[in-house]
Amino acid sequence: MIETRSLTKTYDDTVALREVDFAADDGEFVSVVGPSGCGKSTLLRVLAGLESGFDGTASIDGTPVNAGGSDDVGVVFQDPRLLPWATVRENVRIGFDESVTDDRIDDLIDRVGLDGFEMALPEELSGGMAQRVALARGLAYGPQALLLDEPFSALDALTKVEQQEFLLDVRDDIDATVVLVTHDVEEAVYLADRVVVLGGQPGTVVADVEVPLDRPRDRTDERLIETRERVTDALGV
Ligand SMILES: Nc1ncnc2c1ncn2[C@@H]1O[C@H](COP(=O)(O)OP(=O)(O)OP(=O)(O)O)[C@@H](O)[C@H]1O
Repeated sequence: MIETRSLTKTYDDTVALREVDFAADDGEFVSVVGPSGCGKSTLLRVLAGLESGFDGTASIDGTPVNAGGSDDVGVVFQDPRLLPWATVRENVRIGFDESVTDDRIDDLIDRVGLDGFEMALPEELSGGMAQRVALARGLAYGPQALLLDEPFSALDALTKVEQQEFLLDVRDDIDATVVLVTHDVEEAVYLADRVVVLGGQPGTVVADVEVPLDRPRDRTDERLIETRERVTDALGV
């Protein structure tokens, strides 16, 4: 469903990704981990249609990714990127045409657990709540694909766990294909069906590790711990 073939992305003199073959099946949850600078965000930006000019192919549901992004793809970054002077409802509405009704926007706000906060300003929200507004924006139009770039890394440990559970709930509802870029191996393994390890500079795929557990999962399950070890071995740490 989401696929790159021989994807090579160069910025001026820097080759960020070299010959990357990546795939996530329909409805699959894939985490991408790798050392800093190996091209994780670049991969996500290409898939989100935010990068023009790359070699190889990138497609979502068989359609080549076009620069400028697609309504079918939701993207959430580490920084929620909310407009400080705009309400939660206005922040979720950003980027969508006026035909989208307040009811539809409020439904999304409700879905991310922020019912009653439609008129709140970002300064009145906790970090986790602000990130959920960003997620609601990412979910507008019911995306087939949700691309998440370190969405929880700025949150404290407890909020992070809450948001991870929350993401799994939302994903159950919408059945989207999810690609999550993260530095956190525990998070990568706990959430995903499969973990792709990028390495090197320029980045290439160095390992592809299945997570052999159904959900709900127990964070202390031996098999999760073994899978984490396989991922950290591939990372060389
Ligand atoms: N807009 C840009 N212009 C020039 N070089 C860039 C640009 N974006 C990324 N790079 C370079 O491409 C390489 C990959 O960067 P990228 O941000 O994708 O890595 P990353 O794995 O996401 O890193 P991190 O984990 O630190 O966020 C790095 O060497 C980076 O300096």
